[in-house]
Amino acid sequence: MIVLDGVSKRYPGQDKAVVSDLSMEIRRGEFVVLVGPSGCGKTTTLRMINRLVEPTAGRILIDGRDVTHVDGDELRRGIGYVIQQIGLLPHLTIADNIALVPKMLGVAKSERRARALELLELVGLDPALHADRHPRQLSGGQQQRVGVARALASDPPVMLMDEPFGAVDPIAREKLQTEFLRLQERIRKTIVMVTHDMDEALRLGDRIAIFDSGSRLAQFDTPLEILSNPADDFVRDFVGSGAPVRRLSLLTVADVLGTAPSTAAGAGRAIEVDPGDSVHTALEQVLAAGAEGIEVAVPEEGSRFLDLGTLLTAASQPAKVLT
Ligand SMILES: Nc1ncnc2c1ncn2[C@@H]1O[C@H](COP(=O)(O)OP(=O)(O)OP(=O)(O)O)[C@@H](O)[C@H]1O
Repeated sequence: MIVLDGVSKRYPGQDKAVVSDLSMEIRRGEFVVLVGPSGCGKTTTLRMINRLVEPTAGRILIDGRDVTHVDGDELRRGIGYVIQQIGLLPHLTIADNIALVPKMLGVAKSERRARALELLELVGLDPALHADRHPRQLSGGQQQRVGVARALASDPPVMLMDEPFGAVDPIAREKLQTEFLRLQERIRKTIVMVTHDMDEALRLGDRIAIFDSGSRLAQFDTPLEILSNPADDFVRDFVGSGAPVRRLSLLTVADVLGTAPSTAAGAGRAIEVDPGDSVHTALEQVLAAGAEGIEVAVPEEGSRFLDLGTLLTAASQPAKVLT
């Protein structure tokens, strides 16, 4: 859906390119997260996709169309863009803020209004309460949701997001992330997002692009693969400690069942879990109940029992991870 083909950016007056010969392909409906140390060129890369920053070399294709030299304003009307500072216009109502791009595109007033109300509903804000308020009357988290609604207003196939949840407190942030994941399940946009937060990247991304300085693409892979098989020492250091524990949230019980030998049920209690539950969730339940292990119903095989030790051993074997 999005192809960056040997893209570079050198800002005027700088002797080194900020982004240098970067190539990557992002599939339709995929949620890709860009992470990396400060100044490595994540935002520059994101902004080259909608040409808020003009590449100095290379090509960018969206849905097969070379957009490197098309009219930038027209291109941006077809790409949703969400930024940390939100940028809602203070003198417009929430509904009018959301309807800004449809208005530019010449959509009739009643239709714009209906679309704005529908989008408010979609991002979890009651239209009856919020449509006719002004931005200052909303909390930071609510404004962020309006930012997402506005980016969705013209139903663009591609959304670019730069630290979209960066300005809200950690609790509101987690809630927004969960809501956004649910929303993405329904709307299946192609999304590219920049974040500083590795946990956010692991939670949201179908794939994560880890940039080193100068936009060297150190690894571009699924969260599970990055945690299980980091490409080099830079990735290992960047992901930091805790990778084995973080993997437990990404591995499902079904993933480990294939490699774990069944153990005999002992005298202690087993907690029944679903094959689709994460290992983390399963462990939490076992520990909370002081149980001995898990019991999983496997179609055509009956029930399998894994004791705690077997479950942990199976979950810590990166080579055998099935994705
Ligand atoms: N308009 C500009 N003119 C000159 N240099 C710029 C401009 N915008 C960004 N840079 C420089 O390019 C480099 C990469 O910036 P960019 O914002 O893409 O990095 P980033 O990875 O998003 O960083 P951060 O995580 O700190 O936001 C930085 O050294 C920055 O100072």
